[in-house]
Amino acid sequence: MTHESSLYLGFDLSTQQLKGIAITSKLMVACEAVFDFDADATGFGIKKGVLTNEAEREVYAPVTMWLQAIDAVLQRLQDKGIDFSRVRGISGAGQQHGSIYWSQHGEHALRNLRQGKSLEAQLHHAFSYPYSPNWMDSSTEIEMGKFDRQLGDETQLAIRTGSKAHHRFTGPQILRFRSKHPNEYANTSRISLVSSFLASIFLGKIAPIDIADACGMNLFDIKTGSYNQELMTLAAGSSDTSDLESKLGHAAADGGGSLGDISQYFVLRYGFNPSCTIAPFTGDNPSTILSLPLRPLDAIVSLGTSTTFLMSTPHYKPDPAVHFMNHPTTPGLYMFMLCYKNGGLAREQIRDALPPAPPGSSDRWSLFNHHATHTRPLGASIESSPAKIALYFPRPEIVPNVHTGIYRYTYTGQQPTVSSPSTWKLPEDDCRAIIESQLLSLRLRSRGIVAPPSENPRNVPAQPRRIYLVGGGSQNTAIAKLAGEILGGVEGVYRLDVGGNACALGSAYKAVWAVERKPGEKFEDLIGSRWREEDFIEKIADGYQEEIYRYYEKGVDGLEAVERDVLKQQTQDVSKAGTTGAGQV
Ligand SMILES: Nc1ncnc2c1ncn2[C@@H]1O[C@H](COP(=O)(O)OP(=O)(O)O)[C@@H](O)[C@H]1O
Ligand SMILES: O=C(CO)[C@@H](O)[C@H](O)COP(=O)(O)O
Repeated sequence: MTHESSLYLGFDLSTQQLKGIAITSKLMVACEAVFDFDADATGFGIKKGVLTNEAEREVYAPVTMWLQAIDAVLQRLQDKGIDFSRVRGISGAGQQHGSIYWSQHGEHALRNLRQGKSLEAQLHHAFSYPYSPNWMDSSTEIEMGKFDRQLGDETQLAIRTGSKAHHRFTGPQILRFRSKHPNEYANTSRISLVSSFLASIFLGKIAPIDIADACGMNLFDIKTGSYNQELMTLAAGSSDTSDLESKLGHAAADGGGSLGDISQYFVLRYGFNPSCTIAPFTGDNPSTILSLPLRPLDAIVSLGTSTTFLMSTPHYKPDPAVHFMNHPTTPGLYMFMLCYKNGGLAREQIRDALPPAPPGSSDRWSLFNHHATHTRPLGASIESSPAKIALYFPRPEIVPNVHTGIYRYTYTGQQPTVSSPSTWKLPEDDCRAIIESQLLSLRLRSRGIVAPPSENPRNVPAQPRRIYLVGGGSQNTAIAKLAGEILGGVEGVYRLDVGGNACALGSAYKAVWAVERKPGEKFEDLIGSRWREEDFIEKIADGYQEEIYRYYEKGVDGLEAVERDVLKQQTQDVSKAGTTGAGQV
C-alpha cells in the first residue's frame, strides 16, 4: 500500500461518547463518527455516560456499553465510506484512571471472537465485575488517605508518582475494590485501564498499560519507570505483590511501539488489513496533547466533561496541587495537568436554569453566552464595586477538595463574605461567574509552570504563549473570549478545526508516527513536518489584553480567599459533624 492511500484511525473512549476519526498520512481528516452513550446505547440506564450510587459517592460505567459502542462506531465509519483495508495503524485513548476487571476466561474469549456476533454478545461474560469505576467517583476517601501516608505524606507521593492521592486514581480504587468485592477480585485475571482495555479489544489479547496513562494510578514511579513496591504492597494488601503485578502487567515503555497486528475479528467482520498495526493506547488527556505540535509555553484547555489544563514540559516539578505524567511519546518530556470534575456538567446546570432557547434556535448556549458577556467582569457594577465570586461544585471537586455545593461570595479585597441572596441576580449572574471561577482557578494553579515570553518588549507577565481550546466546550464563543481575558495567551486563543475531536485526532497522529517513523524519529518532528497551521487551527479570540488581565488579578486573589473560606467552613463542619458549609446554596 502506498503512503498516499494509507489511512490511520484514532479513537477516544471518553465519559459521554466513543469517537473515531480516520486521517491520511498527510494528516488530513477523512471521516469522523461518534457513538453518544446517552443517546445511542441501549439497555444501561446511564445518565451522562455513567451510573451513580450517591450514598457511597460511587460513579461507574457499564463495560459492555463500551463494547456496544466499538462495533457501532466502526459500522458508522464504514457506512460513511471508509475502506478499512486501507488502515495501516490504529491508536486510541480512554478516560483516565478507570479500571476494568477481566475474568479468568476473559482473555480466552477475547482471543476467540467470531465475526458473526457482536463484541457485546461475545464478551459480556469476560469480566469479573461488570462496571468500571469512573474518574468522577469519590468513594475512596479512606483509601486516598492511606495512599497519601504510605510514603510519608502527599508531597512524597507526588514526587514519586506525579500526583498526590486522588479518589479517582486507580490504586485507591483497586484497594477499595479488593475489600468491597473480594470474590470478584480473586476471580480477576487481568486489570486494564480504559485505554488499555480499548487497545485489548482491537488487539484480541490483553494490551499493556501505557507509559503516560500509568501515571494516573498512584502506583507507578515516574523516575524508575516501574510500579512502586510500597504502593503496590498497599494496594495488594500484602508484601507479596506478585499477584497484583501479574494482574496489571508491565507498562509499555515506547508510545510508538507496535503491540501487534489487529485481531482477526476485525479483519473478518469489517475488512481490515491483517497487518494493520495496533500502537499503544493512552489516556484521553495525554492523547489530547498530541493533537498538535505543542511548543513550550503553549497550553491546551480541554473543555470536555472534565475541564483540564495541559502543557508539555521538560521540567518535572511535582506538587500535591497538580499532576505530572510521562509524556505519551517523548522520553524526557512530561505532561503537566490540572483537572476539575466540575467542568461541562456544572456549566450545563447553569445553562439549564435559564429559560429554554426559542424553538428553532440551533445554539442551546446562546442565552448563557449572552449573559456571560453582557455583564461586567467579576459581576461588579462599576470597577471599584465588590466582586461576585462563586464556586459551582455539583460534584465533590479535586482542587480544592471541597464537598458538593454552590458557594457564592462577595469580595472587596479583604476577607470575602458569603453573599446575601439578593446581591446576585439569578440565574443570570451565574453565567459569567461560573466561567470566571473555572478560568481563575486555572490561572491560579498554573502560575508555577508559565513564564513571560523570552523577547518581552511589552513587559508581559508570565502566561501561556497560546491557549488552544479543545473538547465539546471549545465551540463556545463566550468561554473563548473570557479565556483570553483571564488566562492571557501572548499570541491569542485558538481552536482546532476538529476541536471537539482533538483527543481522537491525537491518537490518529500517534498511529501515523508509530507506523511511519524512521528509526529514532521523534513524534514532534514527524508530525511537525506534516502539520499545516493555516489548515488545522483558527484564532478564535484575543489573548493577553493588559488592562483586563491586570483587573483579574483581583479575581485570582478573591478566588483563593473564597476557596480558603469554604475549606475552613468545611473543616469546622466536619469536626462539628455538620453537613452544610457557609455560602452553600
Ligand atoms: N457550545 C457549547 N458550549 C459549551 N459547552 C458545550 C458546547 N457544546 C458542547 N458542550 C459541552 O461539551 C461536553 C462534551 O464534551 P466532550 O469533549 O465531547 O466530552 P467527553 O470527551 O468528556 O465525552 C458536554 O457536556 C457539553 O456541555
Ligand atoms: O480524570 C481525568 C483526568 O485526570 C479526566 O480528564 C478524565 O480523563 C475524563 O476526561 P473527559 O471525559 O472529560 O475527556
